[in-house]
Amino acid sequence: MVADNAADSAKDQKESMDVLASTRTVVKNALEKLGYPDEVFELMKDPMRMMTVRIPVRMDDDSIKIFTGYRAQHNDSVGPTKGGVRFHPNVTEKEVKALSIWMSLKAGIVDLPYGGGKGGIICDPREMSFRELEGLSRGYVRAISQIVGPNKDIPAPDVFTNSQIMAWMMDEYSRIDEFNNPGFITGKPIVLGGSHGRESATAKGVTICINEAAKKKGIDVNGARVVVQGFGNAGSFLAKFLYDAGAKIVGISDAYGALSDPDGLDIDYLLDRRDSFGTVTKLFENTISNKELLELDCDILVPAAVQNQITEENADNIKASIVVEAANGPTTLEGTRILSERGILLVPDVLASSGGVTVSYFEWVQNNQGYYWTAEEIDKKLHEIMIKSFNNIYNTSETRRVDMRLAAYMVGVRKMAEAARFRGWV
Ligand SMILES: NC(=O)C1=CN([C@@H]2O[C@H](COP(=O)(O)OP(=O)(O)OC[C@H]3O[C@@H](n4cnc5c(N)ncnc54)[C@H](O)[C@@H]3O)[C@@H](O)[C@H]2O)C=CC1
Ligand SMILES: O=C(O)CCC(=O)C(=O)O
Repeated sequence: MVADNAADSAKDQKESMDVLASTRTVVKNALEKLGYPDEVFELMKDPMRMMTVRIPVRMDDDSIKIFTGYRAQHNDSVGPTKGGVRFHPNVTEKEVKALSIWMSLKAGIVDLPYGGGKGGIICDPREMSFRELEGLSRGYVRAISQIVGPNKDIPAPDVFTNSQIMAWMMDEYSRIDEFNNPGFITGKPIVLGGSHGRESATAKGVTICINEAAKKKGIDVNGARVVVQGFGNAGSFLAKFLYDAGAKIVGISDAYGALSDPDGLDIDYLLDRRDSFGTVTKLFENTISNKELLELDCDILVPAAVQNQITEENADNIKASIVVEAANGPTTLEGTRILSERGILLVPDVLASSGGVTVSYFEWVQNNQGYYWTAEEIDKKLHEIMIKSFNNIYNTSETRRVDMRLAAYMVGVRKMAEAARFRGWV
């Protein structure tokens, strides 16, 4: 079962698992490498704005339940802030802050005119009805409406949120604003101004990074053994793309356990059986744990679920020669160090998972211009951006002799730091 929020907070206290502290450490290192003074770090170590909201929702049994939500806006020196909203029982304030910093870095890496934002609500949508989820989504938008908007801060999907939730949120914002405002949020259904390719964009971006990383390591993706942790939006599309490319998916997982087969799993069958929260393992008896999954024999490992999965405790046991982070924050700093020392090519989250926000940007541009592109046009634009970004960071890592995570942070912070300087903030 998923740990409760108190247990997760206790885990967060442990220095190495504190995603905000470790993000700050790498941001500081990146700024120092680039020669920026301390005040730039002081500006970037926290979101410029953090809002905590209490959201009352009438539940199906007629009781009123009060939920806690957050919206963090890291830095708007480059443009409006942007990033997803997570519905999960383990959401914490620190996590949302770190996630907003990662969004700023992603925008810098793929060169979008945004800063980073992120939201979260402490709830378990798997235990809520459709109607309760609608009430929660609308209540959240009412609570944060003053600080968000198409030119201020633009939400999107993340863990356990989807296009239906984006549609309710867009509708609620449009009612408050008194006109139809599709550019308020991305990841919407196509009929409401969503973009072709957004649903699979994160996985598409990860796939492109895997192909590039595999070339560097001399691995052929066709026939490669791949393990994917998480079978939701990012993980399931990714497993399908790689399966169709001839890879052998030897392990997949969800929050309840993992499935493995050294001869390769039937991904089409599993996709057919998964539910809307990316749960599939409950249907099987011969499951293994997520911990065992990460240590399976494979060529490519893709954590595509939650943070703090590869740590000092298991990094030595990882068998893959390439680790590509589809999830946000799946590897701790100690885990990163151990993988790097072992010569494992680690493609960091802020690069690997940036395909999602890239196509969200395309969605926002299409909403703003009222003219829509084809799936082929979106795909081509995404490919160009991801390949250029991968090579930029790989080359930075080689020339500056730093690991891929530090290289990505160096590329990610630079534009934001320059914009803040020109504005006269630092
Ligand atoms: N959806 C998007 O566009 C983007 C998602 N990401 C990141 O990718 C990761 C996955 O997100 P989505 O696929 O969108 O979420 P999702 O809600 O569609 O799926 C989450 C998957 O992770 C599994 N999971 C949840 N808790 C787990 C745990 N403790 N251990 C193992 N598995 C667990 C769920 O069972 C499900 O299979 C997250 O870290 C998210 O922040 C990053 C960029 C964009
Ligand atoms: O699509 C977006 O705007 C944000 C996606 C996101 O939340 C992420 O990359 O972590």
